[in-house]
Amino acid sequence: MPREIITLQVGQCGNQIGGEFWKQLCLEHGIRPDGTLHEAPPAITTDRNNNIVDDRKDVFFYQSDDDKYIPRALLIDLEPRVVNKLAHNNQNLFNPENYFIAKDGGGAGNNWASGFRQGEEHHEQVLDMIDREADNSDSLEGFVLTHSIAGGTGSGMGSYLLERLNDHFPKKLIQTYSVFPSWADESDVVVQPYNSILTLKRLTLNADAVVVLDNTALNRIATDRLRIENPSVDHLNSLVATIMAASTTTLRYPSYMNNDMIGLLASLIPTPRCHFLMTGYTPLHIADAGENLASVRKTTVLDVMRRLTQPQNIMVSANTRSGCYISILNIIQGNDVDPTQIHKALQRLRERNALSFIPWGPASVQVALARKSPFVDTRHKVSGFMLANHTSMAELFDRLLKQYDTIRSRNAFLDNYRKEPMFADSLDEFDHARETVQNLVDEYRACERADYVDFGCGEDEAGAMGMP
Ligand SMILES: Nc1nc2c(ncn2[C@@H]2O[C@H](COP(=O)(O)OP(=O)(O)OP(=O)(O)O)[C@@H](O)[C@H]2O)c(=O)[nH]1
Repeated sequence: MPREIITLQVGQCGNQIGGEFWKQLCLEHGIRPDGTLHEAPPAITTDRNNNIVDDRKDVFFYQSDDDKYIPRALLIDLEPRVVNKLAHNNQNLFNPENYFIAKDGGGAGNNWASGFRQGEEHHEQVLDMIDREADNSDSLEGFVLTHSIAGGTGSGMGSYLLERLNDHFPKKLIQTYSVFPSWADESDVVVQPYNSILTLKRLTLNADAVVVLDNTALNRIATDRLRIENPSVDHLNSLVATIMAASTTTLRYPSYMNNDMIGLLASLIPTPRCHFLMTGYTPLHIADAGENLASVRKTTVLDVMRRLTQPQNIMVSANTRSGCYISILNIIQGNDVDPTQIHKALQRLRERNALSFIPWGPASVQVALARKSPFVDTRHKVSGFMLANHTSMAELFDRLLKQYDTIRSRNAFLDNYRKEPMFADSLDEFDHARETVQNLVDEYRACERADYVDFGCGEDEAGAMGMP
C-alpha cells in the first residue's frame, strides 16, 4: 500500500521550488506536463531493456478518472503571480481546486506577522482543501511543506499551517524543505532575521524533519563547483529540484529499505529537536550550465561516497570540519551497482577515519541503493545523495541570531509588526522565538559532548519520530 505524501507549497519561493520539484518528478516518472504518461500501461513501465520498473508514482501522484497523474499538491499564496504562472505552464497537471490565492492578493509584504495573521484568517478554507486531499489517500504518511523562512507568506502563513497541521493531524509526519536566506546578499530584505527567527521556532517545535536549503551555499556551489558566473534563481532552483527529487528516490523507487518517510528519517534523527538536515549531491549537473560540468568523468561507488562528505559539496554554509555528525544517510543511485561495492566503500571510509561522529552513539552511516529513472538519461553511471545530521548546522542559527540581535537591539523596523494582532500589545513573541532558537543552538553544541545523553536529550523521549 502506498504511504502517500501531500505537498503544501506556500509563498513565492515555496511555489517556485515546488514547481521545479514536480517538473523533475514528472520527468523521472515519464509523466507529460498534462499528466498523461509517455508510455502505457500506466501502472507498470519498462526500461530500454524491457525490465519492469517498479516505480511508485502513487506516493506523490493520484490518478484522475481519465487516468491522468495529478500531484498531491496544494499551491498556496497570498498573491497570485507565481501560482498563476505554474497553472499556466502546467496546463491540467495540478488540480485547479488545489490553488489557494488570497482574494485581496496583496501578499504579506515580507512581514511574518502579516502572513501568520492571514494564515489564521484563511485557515478554514485551506484546511478544507487539505482534508479533501487527505481523504483522497488510502494511507497518508504525512506532509511536505516547501517555503522560504525569510519572506512573509512562506514564513508566516507557513508557520501558521505548521501549527495547525500538528493539531489537526497529530499522527502524521511533517517534513519541510526550508529555504534559508543568503546572508551575503545585501539586496535581500532587512527584516529577514525577524521573519527567520519567528519561523525557526515553528520549524523546531512543529516539524519532524527540516531539509535546509541554504541560498548562501547554493550560490557558492553554483559559482565554485558549476562555474556559473552570476547564478540566477533558476540555477539555484535547479539544484533544489535535484536535491528534493533525490531525497525522495527511495520512496518512489522502493527497494528493501527506506521505503517510507518514517524509515528514511527515524535513523537520521535520534533526538527530537535536532532534526535539521543538510544535503550533498554528486556529480552535479544543471541543464543549461554547459559542458563545464564534465569534471567528474569516472564515477565509482567509493568515489561518490567520498565526495559526498567533502565540505565543498555540502549544501549548507557551515563548517563540517568542526563539530560532528549525528548520522548520515547516503542514497546511491545506479542501475548496475553491486552491493558489495558499497560494503567495500564503507569499509575504506571507516579505515580512513576521516569523519567525526557524536561520542554518545554509534557512527550511524546508512546506505540505500536506488535505481535510476529509465526516463532520464544521465552521463554518470553512479550518482549519490547525502542527507546528514551534523552539529555544525547550529552555525546557521547562530548567524541568524546575531543578525536578529543587531536589528532588535535598535528596535529597528518593528512598526509593521506592531500593526499586527500578535504584536499589538507586546513583542514577547520575538523573545520566545529567540529563546527557542538559542536553546536549539545550545542543544546542538551539547550533542558534541559525551555526557549529552545523561542530561541533554533526557527531557523528551529519545525516539524523535512520533511513530504514526
Ligand atoms: N532558492 C530560492 N530562493 C528564493 C526563491 N524566491 C525567493 N527566494 C528567497 O526567499 C526569501 C523571500 O521569500 P519569498 O518566498 O519571496 O516571500 P513570500 O513567502 O512569498 O512572502 P511575501 O513576498 O512577503 O508575500 C528571500 O530570502 C529570497 O532570496 C526561489 O525561487 N528560490
